[in-house]
Amino acid sequence: MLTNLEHLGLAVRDLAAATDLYTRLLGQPPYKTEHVASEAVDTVFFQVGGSKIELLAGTSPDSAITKFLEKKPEGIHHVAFEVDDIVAEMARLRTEGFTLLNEQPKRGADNKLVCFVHPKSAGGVLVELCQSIS
Ligand SMILES: CC[C@H](C(=O)O)C(=O)SCCNC(=O)CCNC(=O)[C@H](O)C(C)(C)COP(=O)(O)OP(=O)(O)OC[C@H]1O[C@@H](n2cnc3c(N)ncnc32)[C@H](O)[C@@H]1OP(=O)(O)O
Ligand SMILES: [Co+2]
Repeated sequence: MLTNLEHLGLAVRDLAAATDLYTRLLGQPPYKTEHVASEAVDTVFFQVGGSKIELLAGTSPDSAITKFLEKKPEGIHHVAFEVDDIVAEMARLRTEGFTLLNEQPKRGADNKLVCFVHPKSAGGVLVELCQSIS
């Protein structure tokens, strides 16, 4: 069961400039910055009601964000949904014919287990599932 729009992931080239822009736009500072080595990204999180904005900058040439920004402009990179049981949701999505980008959930940012659905199987949108690590 997908229970909430957990965050919108925005790919940015200059994390400091984007953090300043979103601090002014949202009228509040971020609640967290976090480096996710497994994804070679630096992230900055803002809480907006029940959802979040996640700013992402690549920290290496092989980062998914770096590669994304080689071909596409800054902006929306992915949409993330909160799930109660990520393993069950991954199995459900496989039976529904979606292409998952990882066999098992992996450690993401903001104390979550995550997986990704290939955008080519999700109407052109990169989808992330997130389950809180209690
Ligand atoms: C986990 C930490 C944090 C969190 O919240 O916890 C994150 O969110 S980390 C976010 C960064 N990590 C990822 O995105 C991991 C999953 N992504 C991938 O595995 C790749 O980026 C992938 C497979 C989506 C694309 O790989 P690659 O760029 O090497 O392939 P192509 O450039 O050939 O793209 C194939 C096809 O997909 C389209 N595409 C690529 N990225 C996106 C996107 N973000 N949204 C929509 N569409 C996307 C691309 O345009 C190609 O389409 P085509 O029609 O063939 O041109
Ligand atoms: Co994300």
